[in-house]
Amino acid sequence: MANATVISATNLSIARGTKTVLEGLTLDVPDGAVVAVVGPNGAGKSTIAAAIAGRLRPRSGELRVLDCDLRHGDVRSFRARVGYFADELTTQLVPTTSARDAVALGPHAGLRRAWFELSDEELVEADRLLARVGLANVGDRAIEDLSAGQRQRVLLARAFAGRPEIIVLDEPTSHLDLIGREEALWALEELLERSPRPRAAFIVTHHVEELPAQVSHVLLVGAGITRFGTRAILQDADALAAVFGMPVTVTEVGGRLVARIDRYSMRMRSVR
Ligand SMILES: Nc1ncnc2c1ncn2[C@@H]1O[C@H](COP(=O)(O)OP(=O)(O)OP(=O)(O)O)[C@@H](O)[C@H]1O
Repeated sequence: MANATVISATNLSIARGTKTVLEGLTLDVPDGAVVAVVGPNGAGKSTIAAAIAGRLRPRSGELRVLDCDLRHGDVRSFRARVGYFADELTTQLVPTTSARDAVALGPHAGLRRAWFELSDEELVEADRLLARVGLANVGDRAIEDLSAGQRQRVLLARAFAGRPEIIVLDEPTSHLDLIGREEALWALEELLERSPRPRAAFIVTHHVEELPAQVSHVLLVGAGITRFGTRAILQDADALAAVFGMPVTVTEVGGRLVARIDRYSMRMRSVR
């Protein structure tokens, strides 16, 4: 259904241990949206991503994703409907897991091959996804034998295994060199177009340069503020300054976003 709400948060508060990381988050993400989560270090971007992926239960407020109540409901079956990428998966997966199995275990939210029956179709799809992220020949290799950049691409492929309805990627290109980042970004843009397309995607990043072309919406997080809007919010100088604590300019160059901070503003902040 066009413009149906896929992710809905109302006055959401999320804590890590005893610390409240986010308060008062309200947003409605429409069907088909690709949302970039942008903000400074420690703002709570990963915390929001984990909550939307059903990995972290909110403390108060409401969080509904698809037809699931993620605050009160049973999230185990929900997790199979979400493709999740977070760096911590590289250490949680058993190191001897093959790249192919790591991808195929994605829809099971699995970390250990021995605990799951994987079908031939799942393994074939895993190989196809690995090829899509430029890793056609690493299916048999243990993830402990891969470079950090290769592992990151394996996890990107894993997030799309099983054609999940929701995609949540927490800094999917942070370990990649310039060429690796472009390859991964290219693969990500193609994966987002696969049919059926995900109902919504959430992509956390430190760098707007690492965002795919499909980004339609932006969630700005920082300095205790959350602002959700269409991509045009990146042109809102006041909104960016409030979140980053200094003037940030975002421009588009050849369809790609580029962020810049005025050096003078940085210097003034450091002498205050
Ligand atoms: N497991 C945890 N236990 C306690 N506090 C945590 C935990 N994980 C994160 N935090 C704290 O929660 C806050 C938000 O962290 P989070 O990782 O969500 O921010 P972020 O915006 O993703 O940061 P970064 O850009 O540095 O990755 C930080 O102050 C962090 O120290």
